[in-house]
Amino acid sequence: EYYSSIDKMQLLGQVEGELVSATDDYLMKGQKQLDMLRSFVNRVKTEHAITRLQLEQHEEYLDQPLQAFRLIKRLVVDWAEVSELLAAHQAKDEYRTTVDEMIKYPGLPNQEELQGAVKGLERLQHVYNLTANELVDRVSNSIQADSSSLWKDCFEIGVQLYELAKYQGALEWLQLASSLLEDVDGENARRMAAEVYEYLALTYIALGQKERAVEVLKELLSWFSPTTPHPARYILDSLEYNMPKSPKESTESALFANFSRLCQGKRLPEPDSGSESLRCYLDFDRHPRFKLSPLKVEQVHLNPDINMYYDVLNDAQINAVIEQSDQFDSFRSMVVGNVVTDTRVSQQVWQNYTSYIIKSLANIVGAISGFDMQNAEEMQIANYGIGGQYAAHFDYFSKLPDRYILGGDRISTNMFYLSDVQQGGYTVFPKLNVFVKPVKGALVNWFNLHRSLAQDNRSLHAGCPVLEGSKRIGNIWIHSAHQEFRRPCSLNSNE
Ligand SMILES: O=C(O)CCC(=O)C(=O)O
Ligand SMILES: [Fe+2]
Repeated sequence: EYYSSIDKMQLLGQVEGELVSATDDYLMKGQKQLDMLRSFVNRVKTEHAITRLQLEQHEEYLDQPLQAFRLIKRLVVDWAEVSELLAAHQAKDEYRTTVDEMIKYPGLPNQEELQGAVKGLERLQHVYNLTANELVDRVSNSIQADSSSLWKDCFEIGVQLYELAKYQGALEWLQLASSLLEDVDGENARRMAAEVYEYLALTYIALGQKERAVEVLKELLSWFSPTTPHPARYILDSLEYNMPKSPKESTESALFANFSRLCQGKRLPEPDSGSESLRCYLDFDRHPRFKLSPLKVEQVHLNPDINMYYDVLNDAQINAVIEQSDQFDSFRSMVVGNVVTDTRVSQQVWQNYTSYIIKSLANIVGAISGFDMQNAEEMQIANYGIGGQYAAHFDYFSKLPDRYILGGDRISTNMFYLSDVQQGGYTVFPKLNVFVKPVKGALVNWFNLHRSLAQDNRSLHAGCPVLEGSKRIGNIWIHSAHQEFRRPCSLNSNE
């Protein structure tokens, strides 16, 4: 699967590059073959014409031994060359092999992937409140997009959203496609506009807007002569009988509103302003390793504590982690009962502590968190793709798996940001009105459990969709067993 990870997308980029160069190569060889044929046939044509002319003028022409020879020679030698030329399908075979290989490994994306990518775009629009136009502007201003093909991409997105029954979104993209198409000339533009209009009409119908649908269909049909059979005519006729009812507007939860706002880096003002006492400070004393190079701490939230630590990893360490984890095949996140859902759109690998680099990261987490690392899970390294996200969730278990009966639940999450993210990709805590912007080399940590080890539902958090860039994180979850002296109970069971 490609779309859920930027790393996999790079592989796809290479595939496209190779297909392009194989096609170029094939075209060049093919062209050479055609050129040879062309010059051969031109030569034969002249000779043949001369022969015929001579024959008409004096029949004994072919009596001349040389002329007779030339005709025979052409038929024996030259035409044989042609048929040899045609038989030499070598270029074509090579081309076919290359294409076949590309299709077999790593494999081309399928319809499902296309839908996954489109859903990612839709998610971005939804969370960041972007119109189709704004998304195109924001994401493609760095790429010199060619408007003569941009309309087609917008159209394709509209069609996919229509197929996914996301009609409001489909409408926006189809309208954008149709307005972009106005700037395209050429004989095909009309035909293409008709396709866009047909989908536009179907979308209006699905949205229960009959008048608009009729308008669009009539406009479309006005481009053709009344006798031309066109599916639009059929749609128009059938509209009388089966106009679906307007779909119900879905109302969005307050939690989603919080999530979306925080993803955009906006906090609600806090009346009792607990955030005033938040500090940034240099910590020399937390662990001997910080004596000479203090830990840069930013308190993000107090009670429950969320802290961000900057410059914990340098680029060399991050590269080493990525190199180490690249040796393993990443896979799409399985969330609920091994079913792939849109809850988590990313790919990840697990890394144990046998390698030097991963072990040293665990040591850092131990030094910063003060927790015993015996019961830490292996490190999970994740990469998010187009619109990649992790919807709001808890890191603690709804039902503790048997393998953690002794180790306990996930008391603390320790997350390294292994990349910056150009736009989006914040980590947000909707119940605490908190957002954290990814900063390469930083570590953020928080508690998922109360001191009493009861699950703390204020720890609800999410990874916002990535708008631009590639987001990488590394997670180490620490479990609750043997931490009683490191984070003791208090007298208040809610603390
Ligand atoms: O990507 C993020 O910012 C959050 C990831 C997360 O919550 C997780 O992996 O459990
Ligand atoms: Fe999480």
